Formats: sequence, structure tokens, C-alpha cells
Amino acid sequence: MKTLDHVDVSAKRVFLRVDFNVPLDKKDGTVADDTRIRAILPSLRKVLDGGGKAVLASHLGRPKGQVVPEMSLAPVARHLSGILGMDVPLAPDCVGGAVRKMVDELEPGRVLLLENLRFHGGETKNNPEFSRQLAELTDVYVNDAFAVSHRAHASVHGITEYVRECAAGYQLAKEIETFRQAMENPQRPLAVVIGGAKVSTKIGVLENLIPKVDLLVIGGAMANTFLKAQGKSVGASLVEDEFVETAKVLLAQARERGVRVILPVDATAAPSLDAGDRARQVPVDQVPPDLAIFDVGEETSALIRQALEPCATVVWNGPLGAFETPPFERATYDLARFLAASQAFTVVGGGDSAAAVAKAGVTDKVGYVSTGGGAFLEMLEGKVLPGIQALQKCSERA
Ligand SMILES: Nc1ncnc2c1ncn2[C@@H]1O[C@H](COP(=O)(O)OP(=O)(O)O)[C@@H](O)[C@H]1O
Ligand SMILES: O=C(OP(=O)(O)O)[C@H](O)COP(=O)(O)O
Repeated sequence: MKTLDHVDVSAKRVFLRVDFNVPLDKKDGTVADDTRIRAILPSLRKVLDGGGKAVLASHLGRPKGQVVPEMSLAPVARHLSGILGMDVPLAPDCVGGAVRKMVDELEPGRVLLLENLRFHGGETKNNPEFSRQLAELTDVYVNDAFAVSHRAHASVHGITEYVRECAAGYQLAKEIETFRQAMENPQRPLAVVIGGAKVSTKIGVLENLIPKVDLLVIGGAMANTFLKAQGKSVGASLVEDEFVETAKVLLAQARERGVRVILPVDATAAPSLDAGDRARQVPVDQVPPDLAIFDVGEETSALIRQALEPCATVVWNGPLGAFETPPFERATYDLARFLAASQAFTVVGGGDSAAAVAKAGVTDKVGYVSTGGGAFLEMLEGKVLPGIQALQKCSERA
């Protein structure tokens, strides 16, 4: 894939599709976590240092084609301006004559941030006319928005039909490369840890992973459905009854392939999520009817660490427990700290898993933390992301 390294940006209008869909502070509306902003700085600096005109475009939230003032990118413009030590003006819109004028008048080495793309319904509809209007602002199109590349939206997909030159930004290239290294050509043994709330959202992931991995660790509430499939009664725990049969099939597939599967052997259970003070350790085949599982237990945590110890590659998506609520964060944080100290090539993806790693304070020590949630999950499902495919096609054409 062509990257920014292969493009001459000098004096060109470089349309950088980024993902500035960042959390805002509820009280004062400032940027609460700037990970996604910092992630695109290498691409932005490359454009500015090369004398390009950087036109940044992003969505924020889901305003559904309406102008929603709380979803303006104004706080992001201010934040970025602080990071760069340079004025970052915010255009009043992302298309139209006034914006075109601002883009055309931009000096080389300067930045303009366009207003929220999703204030226009054409963005999520991948509307050709809207895509063409965005392309009018563009000499070189760069996608550096991995986290939204699973969406066939105008600024990610449609626009590539109308631009002459395109390339992957450094962040996107890094995401693709890291994923390939972990999943397509891994150092073995390869382990994948899957957690989170529901089996139903991860069936595709599990089906895709079973032929590829050596070890599969299943935790989180989704493990409950697997435990039920094994005939264990899991008390008042969240179970997706309609997926118990699917869980059985998946376990049989893993057995046939010789994949080792680790399911919880014990759990931290409590009467409810807000009754953490009454939480206790129980074996998974003895969960009392009035208790629900909110985390994998201490014995399971140790078992997981022991199984991961010899692994050369570990991919992790989804927390092992309801980590937002103490004391159910323990297994998730323990895993984060274990991976941080491990020699294995480690890739963490998924909004909640990335948040858990950050809360455990080890983001810098874990091999790679993806900026994608849904996009990362779709990669794990083996899907080709529409944004990446479109970029590929465009760079082959150009
Ligand atoms: N045993 C559990 N009981 C209730 N909720 C759980 C449990 N384990 C995990 N969760 C919840 O699952 C959610 C994350 O699920 P999911 O969205 O599938 O993960 P990710 O965003 O990492 O892909 C978290 O909010 C977490 O609290
Ligand atoms: O935050 C994002 O994805 P994520 O919640 O999967 O990490 C992206 O900005 C995509 O947003 P969307 O799910 O509204 O299309």
C-alpha cells in the first residue's frame, strides 16, 4: 500500500481523513482523551514539514446529518492547536464555497480542520455528490483513520473514486502492518484472549480465529454462555440462551483443530453489579442461584497467565470482567499488567480493552494498542475493511 512516504505533498492540498471521534469532558467540553489526536501527528507533521497544506476531516459522535453544536469539532481544533503550538482554524462546514475558499487560501505548512463530516447525511450514506464535494478540496487524499475504516462512508470510501492521488497515513499503515504481523504471519504459539459482554457479537471472530490460533482464552460475560454449553449452572449470570448451541459448535470446532481453549474455572460473583462488597470467589460449577459472575476468578487468572507464558504472540480483545466496577476489574488489570511485562508480541484492540489497559496504567508497556474498536473486531473477523480496500484500489489506479 502506498503511504505518505511515497507522495510529494509540497504546496498540495492534502485531505487527511482522521478519526477525531474523541471523548469530551462532560463538564467543560474539552478533549478528555487525546490518544486518537496524537496518533495522527506523525502524518500531520510529515505533511507540514513537506510544505503541504493539511486539510483535516473527521466525524465526532453520531449527529445523523444534523448540525448538533455539542458535536462540533471546535474543542478538537483548540486542543490540536495547543499540541502543535500553531493556530488551527475550524472551518464553518466541511463542504461548500466558503470552505473551498479557506482551503485554497491555506498557506503551505498550515492546518485547517473541517467541521464534523456527519453534520451532512451524505457522509454516512456514502453519497456520490457529497464524496465529490469533498474531493474538490483535495489534491492528495490520505486515510489515517483506521478506527472508521470499517465504514463505507463518503470521506473513507466514496471520495477515493474522485481523487487523483491517495495514500495511507502512518497510523493506518501501522495498524495494518501490526495486525498482519500478529494474525497472518505470527510467531507461535499464538494466543487470542476474547472477552466482553456478548457471544453474539463475537461469533464471527471466534469462527475466524479457531483455524488460526494455538490457544483461545474466553473470558468476560460471554464465557457464561460457553460454561452453560458445558452443562454448568452459572447462577444468575448473564447468559445468551439462544447461543448455547453455537457455543457448543465452536467448542467442538476448537477440539477438532487441536486448539487449546481456556474457559473460567472459578469466578468473582456477587448478587448484583452494585453489590461488589458482597463479591466472593466461587467455582464455576457451584455458582449459587442468587449470584452472578462479574469477573473470572483468581484461579482462572493464574491459569490464563500460565497458559500465556510460553506464547510468542498474544492478541487481546474484550475485558475479562465488568472492569468498570470494582472489584470486578481485577482479572482484566492483572492480564494487562502481565502482558505489559511479557516478552510476547502483544496487540490489544477494542475500545474497552484499550481503556482497561490505560486504566491499569500500562499502555506504554504493552506492545501495541490499536486505535480501533469496531474496526479491529472486523479485522479479527477476517473481513476486508471497505476504507482500506477503497484506498488500495485508488492507489493502484493512480
Ligand atoms: N462478567 C461480566 N458481567 C457483566 N459485564 C461484563 C462481564 N465481563 C465483561 N463485561 C462487560 O463487557 C463490556 C465490554 O464488552 P465488549 O464491548 O464486547 O468489549 P470490547 O469493547 O473490548 O470489544 C464491558 O462494559 C464490561 O463491563
Ligand atoms: O469510535 C469509533 O469506533 P469504535 O467505537 O469502534 O472505537 C469510530 O470513530 C467509528 O465511529 P462509529 O461507530 O460512530 O462509526
